[in-house]
Amino acid sequence: METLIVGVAGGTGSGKTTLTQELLDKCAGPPSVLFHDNYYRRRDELTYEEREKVNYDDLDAFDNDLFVEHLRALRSSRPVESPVYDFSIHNRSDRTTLVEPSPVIIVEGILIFAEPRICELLDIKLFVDTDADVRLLRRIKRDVVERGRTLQSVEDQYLGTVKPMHELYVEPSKRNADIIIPDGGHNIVAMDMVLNRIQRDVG
Ligand SMILES: Nc1ncnc2c1ncn2[C@@H]1O[C@H](COP(=O)(O)OP(=O)(O)O)[C@@H](O)[C@H]1O
Ligand SMILES: O=c1ccn([C@@H]2O[C@H](COP(=O)(O)O)[C@@H](O)[C@H]2O)c(=O)[nH]1
Repeated sequence: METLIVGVAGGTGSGKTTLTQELLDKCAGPPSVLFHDNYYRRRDELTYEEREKVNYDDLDAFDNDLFVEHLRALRSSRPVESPVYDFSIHNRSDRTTLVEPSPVIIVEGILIFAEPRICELLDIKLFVDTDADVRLLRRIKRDVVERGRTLQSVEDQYLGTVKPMHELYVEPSKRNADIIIPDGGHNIVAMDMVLNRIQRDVG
């Protein structure tokens, strides 16, 4: 089976998941999706308080060996049992989810263009570009409402690790992108271009 692997990167709160969902809704298929977030390392040996202090915006925070193994398996038309991450406890859950192979594979995550082993497997690289102030406002709302965080913990994490790692890894990785998309999944012109390209290659 011919496969096309589409990478969707961008800072936290930039609109990656929204763009990925748009692609899922609009591509025939449907595509397979691998979320890099689900491959955060398991940290059973740490307490919640210790896990709160981990730098989750560093490349080492992920089990990239497993991620690359799963991406290669999907590319070779083999299904994978993807881990499922639980952000409310800062740890991997005991659940897995079956991801079936498909001609179009979407890969999403903040650091996928910063990890050469992942980057080289991607056929189309999309970077969702959104101003830092907008992303921060979205992050505060999401982390408090959906991820069970306090305002203080969001502020500490953002200033302590999220912002510096964004500047060190995420922003420079934009140079590896094929297309930089302002307004993410709401950018109709960019979406049409990407969908046409997918249609041409695997349609
Ligand atoms: N282009 C956009 N315009 C306005 N709001 C958006 C846009 N893209 C995403 N959002 C909203 O911003 C929040 C974060 O988007 P999300 O796609 O989850 O970001 P990410 O996956 O990059 O963290 C969500 O509430 C989403 O509805
Ligand atoms: O245990 C964890 C693991 C990750 N995070 C944060 O999540 C974001 C990435 O998710 P987005 O959906 O792209 O925002 C990353 O910036 C980590 O800081 C976490 O808080 N806890």
